[in-house]
Amino acid sequence: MGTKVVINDVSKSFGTKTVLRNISLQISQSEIFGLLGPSGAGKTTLVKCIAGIDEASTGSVTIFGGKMPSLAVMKEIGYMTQSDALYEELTALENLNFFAAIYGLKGTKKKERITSVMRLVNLEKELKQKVGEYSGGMKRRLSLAISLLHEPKIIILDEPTVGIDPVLRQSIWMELERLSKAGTTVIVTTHVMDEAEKCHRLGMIRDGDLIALGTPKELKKNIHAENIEEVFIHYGGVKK
Ligand SMILES: Nc1ncnc2c1ncn2[C@@H]1O[C@H](COP(=O)(O)OP(=O)(O)OP(=O)(O)O)[C@@H](O)[C@H]1O
Repeated sequence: MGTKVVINDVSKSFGTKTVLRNISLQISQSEIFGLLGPSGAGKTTLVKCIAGIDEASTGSVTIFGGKMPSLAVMKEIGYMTQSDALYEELTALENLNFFAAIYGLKGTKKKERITSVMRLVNLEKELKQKVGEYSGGMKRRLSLAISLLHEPKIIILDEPTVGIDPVLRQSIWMELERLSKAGTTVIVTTHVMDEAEKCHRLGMIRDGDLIALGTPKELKKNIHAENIEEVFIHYGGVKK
């Protein structure tokens, strides 16, 4: 499979503070790639640079051969942020219609997609409810539905399952696996260890450095760990 996302020597600073340091990695088509690391490590900053929401200070992110940020490429990306970007005074359906219009979805196709993504996140019955009346978890689920609406080739999910119950979390992961098998690239940040285990490959980030990269199996083997939690603690807590 071809490489879709090429991150080449990316550094990012805010003023004098460097939050990403010389990150290089490539993510292939169909891969489920997980970014793992302690709070404040730089995961969100990196996914923002990949999604084209933010720009690297030095280095580059190239997707389908186009240097990010590129508007053409951004249409092929579904990005779910940590903080929900929803219109609270509108209903879920009105929110979905708004985003459908941005992506040029119309008519039957639009209806089908809305039904499909809302079924996935188990919100079909709450379609006409105002988002302001949704719970935190429901808003997360709606955000996820919106990020999948236009069947993007790359899905970037920043802690997608925070506040989502285990049953639904499992069905969301089954959907991510299905999408990956169908050719979609999935990039996900997570703090949840069983989710990390489900990723095909993981990048561990600490203090802005990419300190380990490999399959969950490889990472465990490298440090003779039984599980990913041990790997996380090893790389998250011990300065090399
Ligand atoms: N706009 C900004 N201006 C200044 N500093 C920022 C900005 N955005 C992020 N940072 C800093 O960059 C560092 C990395 O933040 P980031 O949100 O990428 O971490 P994270 O790994 O996603 O954390 P978490 O797991 O808590 O979401 C933090 O120290 C944060 O304070």
